[in-house]
Amino acid sequence: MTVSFSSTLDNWRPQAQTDYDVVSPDAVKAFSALLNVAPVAGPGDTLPPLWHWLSFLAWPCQDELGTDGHPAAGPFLPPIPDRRRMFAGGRVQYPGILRVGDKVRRLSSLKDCVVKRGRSGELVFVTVRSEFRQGGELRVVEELDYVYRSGKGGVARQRPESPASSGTWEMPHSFDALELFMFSALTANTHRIHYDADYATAIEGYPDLVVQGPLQVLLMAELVRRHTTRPLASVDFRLHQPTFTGDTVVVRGRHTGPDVIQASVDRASGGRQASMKVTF
Ligand SMILES: CC(C)(COP(=O)(O)OP(=O)(O)OC[C@H]1O[C@@H](n2cnc3c(N)ncnc32)[C@H](O)[C@@H]1OP(=O)(O)O)[C@@H](O)C(=O)NCCC(=O)NCCSC(=O)C[C@](C)(O)C(=O)O
Repeated sequence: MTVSFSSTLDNWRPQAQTDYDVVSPDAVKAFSALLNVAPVAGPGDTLPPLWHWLSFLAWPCQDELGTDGHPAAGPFLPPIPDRRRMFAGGRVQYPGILRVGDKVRRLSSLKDCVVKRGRSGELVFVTVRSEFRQGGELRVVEELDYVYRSGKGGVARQRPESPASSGTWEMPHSFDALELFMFSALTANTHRIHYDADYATAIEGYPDLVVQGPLQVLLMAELVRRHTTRPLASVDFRLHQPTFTGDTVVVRGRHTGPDVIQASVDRASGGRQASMKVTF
């Protein structure tokens, strides 16, 4: 059945939302543990790029979760039937730095909602823009793209294998259910596609548990963090195709200009899963 989303979304105008949180040293410790490193920052230190995704966690009541484990309703969740959600990409700018231990104000609003036709059918791309301020100063501006489809059976086929270009820095990585569980716990992510294999395969039609998009993006950022201490100006990233438990990947990165690094997550057997451009 073909569903047309445009008419459903015509009158969808979610209100902007303001939230407050503190960049918690405990979250930094916990994500450092997932990365198998000693805590990379403590109170007063600069928070590594994108680690603010470990803050502003939402814990809706269990009764408020949909069958996919994700909140059934929320300010930026588009009202389409039998909604299936994925993280698709984003752009983050750093006019300043966030410090661990400090209070942060986040102002979020709907930037865009576009209906497109992809290889997997009709897709809705929702972009949420957020500004993060500490002590009244603008520190981070981000736009995150989420992609939604309706119902089962619309999963895009894996793109044909293509030899991935090599990187100056390479970090092999295998995803397993334990790591996905740790990351879901750290980000208060109750989305079943990351921990409930029966649901992920039988209901959403994936071959296995789906690796969280933010985790893949943070692994690219981690490779960059390990090779430069320069403050970032911007980070752009895109999730090209889903990665699943059991997939072995290589996280790659290299300078493509004096102030630019390109990074990627490539399946070891070939195929680009995610990519990132960092500028300084
Ligand atoms: C996004 C998918 C469905 C497109 O699927 P497709 O292959 O069918 O699309 P396409 O044919 O490649 O492109 C169609 C149109 O979409 C656009 N497009 C294509 N990709 C993007 C993108 N990233 N951002 C913005 N636009 C995009 C593309 O430019 C094109 O536009 P055009 O017609 O104007 O030329 C496909 O690429 C895909 O499956 N990517 C992987 C997604 C993924 O694995 N995400 C992580 C797991 S989900 C997750 O972590 C969730 C979490 C953490 O639990 C939680 O937030 O709830």
